[in-house]
Amino acid sequence: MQDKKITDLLESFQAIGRTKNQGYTRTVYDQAWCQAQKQCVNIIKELGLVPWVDEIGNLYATADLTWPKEPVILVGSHLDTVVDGGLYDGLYGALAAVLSVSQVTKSEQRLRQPLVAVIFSEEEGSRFDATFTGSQYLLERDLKGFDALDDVQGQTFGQVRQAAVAALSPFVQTASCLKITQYLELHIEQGPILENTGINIGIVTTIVGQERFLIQLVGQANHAGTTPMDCRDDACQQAVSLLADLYRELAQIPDLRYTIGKVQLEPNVANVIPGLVTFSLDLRHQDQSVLSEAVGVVAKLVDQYRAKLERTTAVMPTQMDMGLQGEIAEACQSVGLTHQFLSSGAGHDAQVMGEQVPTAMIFVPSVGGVSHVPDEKTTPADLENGQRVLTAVLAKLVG
Ligand SMILES: NC(=O)N[C@H](N)C(=O)O
Ligand SMILES: [Zn+2]
Ligand SMILES: [Zn+2]
Repeated sequence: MQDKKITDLLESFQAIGRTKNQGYTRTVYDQAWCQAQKQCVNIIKELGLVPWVDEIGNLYATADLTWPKEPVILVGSHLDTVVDGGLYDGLYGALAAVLSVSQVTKSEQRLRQPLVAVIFSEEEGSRFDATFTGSQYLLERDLKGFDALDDVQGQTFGQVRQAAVAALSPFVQTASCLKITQYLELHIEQGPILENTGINIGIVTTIVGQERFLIQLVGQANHAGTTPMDCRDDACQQAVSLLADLYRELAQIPDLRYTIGKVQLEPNVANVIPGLVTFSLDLRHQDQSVLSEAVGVVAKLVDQYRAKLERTTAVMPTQMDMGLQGEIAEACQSVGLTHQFLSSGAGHDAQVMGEQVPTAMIFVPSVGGVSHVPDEKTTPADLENGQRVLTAVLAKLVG
């Protein structure tokens, strides 16, 4: 399998977690996720590397049978998807990491330090209301209360996590702590910049800060036909008014990205007045002070409506390492590709890692600038370009 290409590796996932809309749903620890993880184990072994797993289900690939004790360079991305997402978000960078580690470790070159590829268990927050759980766990070795979280079916993170990791453990070894000197992540851009400029490779300078909330409004469930209109406490009606206020007020903050992507009514039945509405709010900005200002606006409005506000994600805007950005620029030149510097409006494990270790990201163009939808696409040439650059950077760093 030495001459396998990144496109071949991605192709082997085309039937896993496929949806009726021709997208992919692989939320953490679900059936498709477990199947995809086993396929990753097969690929790791076929490429001559050794697979390892940790307690949260992060999968690692190294060259040796012994787990590295000395400091390593880590490279990877995530395995999970949003609901009805595309083939490339996360999986591309994860598989490219394994392929590049195998190529560099199999080369004639004597490595100055070990390379480890990581396939993070979860990044998107699409099943449980927690994001970046894989990378947070790697850095802190702490499940931080994740195990108590429920999904919509009432299954807990802890139950499904333990089952998923147990299912994998006959095939892999158990990973313990790593000392990491640098982290690299290759990812599709998920936006239109590279396609519009016609540049091959993006080098990320900063990643936006991101805060996610759940907002809950409580009313009184009652009969849709017998309850007079002036005697109702309709949680949906309150929510509509709060949502309109949020959209209006948040629009006043320049360059803020705000998204209400999930709304749940209870009991969600046509002839019952909703007694409870819960919706998500995702806020992003490059500048932490502006993000904090937006959070202040939200908190004030939520208070006016006597709604409940729960923060589920908070990551600061993160600067990528300047030295590693330079290494990527040099690697692009060495393989004859053009590059440009750009910031990321999407969140990444790289921003969790970047808080503790020098970190950098490489982007490849997204066709039409679309992502988190079944139509997500990157051309085979661009997929291979990104992986070549990743291999070149790793070879230089360990050479
Ligand atoms: N790259 C991504 O799509 N990551 C995140 N989960 C996000 O930006 O929402
Ligand atoms: Zn994503
Ligand atoms: Zn991603």
